[in-house]
Amino acid sequence: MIEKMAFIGAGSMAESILTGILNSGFLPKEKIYITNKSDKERLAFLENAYAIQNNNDKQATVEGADVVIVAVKPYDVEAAVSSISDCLTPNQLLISVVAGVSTDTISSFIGKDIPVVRAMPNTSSAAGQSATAVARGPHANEQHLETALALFNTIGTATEVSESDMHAVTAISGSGPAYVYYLVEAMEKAAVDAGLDQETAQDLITQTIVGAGEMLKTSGLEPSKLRENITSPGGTTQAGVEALSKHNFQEAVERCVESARNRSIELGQKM
Ligand SMILES: NC(=O)C1=CN([C@@H]2O[C@H](COP(=O)(O)OP(=O)(O)OC[C@H]3O[C@@H](n4cnc5c(N)ncnc54)[C@H](OP(=O)(O)O)[C@@H]3O)[C@@H](O)[C@H]2O)C=CC1
Ligand SMILES: O=C(O)[C@@H]1CCC=N1
Repeated sequence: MIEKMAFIGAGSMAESILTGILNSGFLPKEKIYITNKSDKERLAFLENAYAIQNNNDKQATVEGADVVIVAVKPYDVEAAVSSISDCLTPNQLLISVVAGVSTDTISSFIGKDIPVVRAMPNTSSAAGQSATAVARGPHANEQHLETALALFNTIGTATEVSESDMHAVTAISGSGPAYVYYLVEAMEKAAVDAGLDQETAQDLITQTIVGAGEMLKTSGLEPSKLRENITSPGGTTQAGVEALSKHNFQEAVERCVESARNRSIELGQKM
């Protein structure tokens, strides 16, 4: 039972997670505390928008929290974790959503035996649709893992992975929504170039993505089969997919994931 949850970092990811948590009813607003480095306007905005508790004092934010979620950029994580380490106690669970940075590194910044779990959610948390991967780190037992899985399961799906897979996970599902949005931007531009008005294009494309996602989830069919079902020989889809193939679609996606994964590794090595 979580009586208090503290967020260290108040940016996009923290807001997405807390929105999902509040909407799901997993925790009420009175139990959620948040702080950041210096942006008081941002804290005031979050307090206004979600009626959660904000505090410029990081230690007060963390004290008594059952779960502390660290959601700062990789280059800020040492300073952020060091600034709260004094008041962390072994009955608290620290969950890091920081890209690239290992639980061993986080643990070394804490400097004492505090349970650490690493998670890689995505911003679809805000809509209760994150695909989150979770890995157990130092001093975290089965119960800590269960707590993290329960938390992220309320804002989407949550799956345990080995920590060595976290770079790949980050490249696929952490960054993944951005690739989809980039595809949508490209489709919107192509639709407008083809004569559709922006609003009609947006509506059609959004529902097309939602519908395809739903089919992937519920039809029990492989994506290749779902694609085949749309592709009439000599028809429009075949012409479109052949153009994608001619322009190295598969290679572009492979380079995309490889670059994101390599960047995750680099971020972790800069510590
Ligand atoms: N955005 C995403 O889609 C995802 C992000 N992540 C990971 O989540 C983390 C946060 O990303 P995101 O939310 O996008 O980043 P943002 O830049 O939006 O937010 C970062 C937050 O960290 C705060 N911060 C910086 N230094 C400290 C400190 N010393 N003490 C307390 N707070 C501090 C900032 O405060 P201030 O503004 O005052 O400087 C800010 O509120 C990153 O590590 C990222 O890899 C993981 C999955 C998906
Ligand atoms: O771009 C980033 O580094 C973070 C990690 C996953 C999504 N956003």
